[in-house]
Amino acid sequence: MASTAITTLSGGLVSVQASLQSRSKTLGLNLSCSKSVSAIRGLKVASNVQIDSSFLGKASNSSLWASVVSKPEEKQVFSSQLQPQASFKVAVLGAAGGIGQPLGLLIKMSPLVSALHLYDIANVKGVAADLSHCNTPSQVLDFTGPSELANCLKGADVVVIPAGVPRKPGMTRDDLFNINAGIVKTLVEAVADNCPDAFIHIISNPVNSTIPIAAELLKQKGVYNPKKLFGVTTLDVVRANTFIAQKKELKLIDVDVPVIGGHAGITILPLLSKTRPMVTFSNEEVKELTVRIQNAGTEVVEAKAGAGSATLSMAYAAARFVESSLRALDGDRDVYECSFVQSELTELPFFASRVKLGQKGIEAFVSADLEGLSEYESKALEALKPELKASIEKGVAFVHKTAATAAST
Ligand SMILES: NC(=O)C1=CN([C@@H]2O[C@H](COP(=O)(O)OP(=O)(O)OC[C@H]3O[C@@H](n4cnc5c(N)ncnc54)[C@H](O)[C@@H]3O)[C@@H](O)[C@H]2O)C=CC1
Ligand SMILES: O=C([O-])CC(=O)C(=O)O
Repeated sequence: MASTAITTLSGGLVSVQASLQSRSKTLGLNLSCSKSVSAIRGLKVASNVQIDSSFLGKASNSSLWASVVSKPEEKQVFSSQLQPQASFKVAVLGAAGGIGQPLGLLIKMSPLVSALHLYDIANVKGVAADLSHCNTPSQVLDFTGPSELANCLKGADVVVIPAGVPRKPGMTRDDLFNINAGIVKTLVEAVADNCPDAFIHIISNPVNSTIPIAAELLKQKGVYNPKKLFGVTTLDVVRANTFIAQKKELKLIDVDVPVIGGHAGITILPLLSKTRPMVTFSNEEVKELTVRIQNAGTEVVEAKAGAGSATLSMAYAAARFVESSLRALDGDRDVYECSFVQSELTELPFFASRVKLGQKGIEAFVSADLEGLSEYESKALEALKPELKASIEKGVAFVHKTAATAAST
């Protein structure tokens, strides 16, 4: 199995963590609110033109700035000089949805993207027309309906899948299984047929089941590469970083908390004992913060009162994961993200942990995060396993049952 070739970073705990700390700039969001550049793990964005590299990119930044301050003839110079810093093709499936639209915008701002392909079963033409007017380097194309899906996917380096229905108040993520399993099946089969070598980022819930579904389907098609299939759990890390920084009055840009397990309720396990910078929590704080991070999705679902679930923060988190993947594909050797992936870190076949990304996908698992857990975390880890195992098995069973039904008809 390909995963056996993936290194596990445990013996090098000290060096790995030291490296994670010292490389926070390459890991993270460079957010420039004034004239200085500061690092936050995640996307790189900028609000002025003083920086040499940003999520917007130098060219994009300059062109945005130019459109405000320069003379018309200077604007043309900026436009004609717009070139992506790399030429990756990213496809978003479910691009007209609540997540898909802001995610498309954030990806359109990436200097690493030359082509942005937007696919949906409805309303994607207008989204693409709208986005295509942004004077950033990538070319935007729209694709609607099953007959255009193959062309959307051909040549894609990264495929992001936020297609599917979101929760309403009172629902669990697992309540979405019946609809979203079928949607993910159709889309992953098309990925297998048209761009089997792409990084696949699955956002559609329940992630704890949709990743095993995708893995089984890719196996059936003979193209499964466990190093390139990712359940997007970045939003859990984003939330953990935000809530902990607020609670402990830390500089947001410094905070990084690994979140392991899965992506639903108690399967979301933030490792507060591994918070960087080192910070101490009372038992009450650990419990309060852990429960808030685990229920953050529900917090948004209830606040939206029937109008859906997290979309903007999810788009932000997904764009961070896309940007990290593109940097890894582009040869950056210092890219670490948490993701729900095939794993041997525990007895479960899939597990979210921090992984090192490289040009061929997952290069290593940061197993050091699972060493020296607090008593609270160790108990929570054991407690989440039965639920996560059941969700994984449900996904696998769905694919086998569907295949058996197809074979008998
Ligand atoms: N992994 C995570 O952390 C998170 C996951 N989610 C999940 O993301 C999914 C999408 O959420 P939203 O964007 O808010 O939903 P939405 O309903 O606003 O958008 C979904 C989009 O998918 C499209 N779609 C449906 N079937 C399709 C198909 N077969 N092919 C292509 N497109 C299709 C719809 O037309 C729609 O535009 C949900 O399942 C939600 O639970 C949401 C937030 C966080
Ligand atoms: O809660 C939901 O249904 C959407 C989601 O996964 C999240 O916001 O973490």
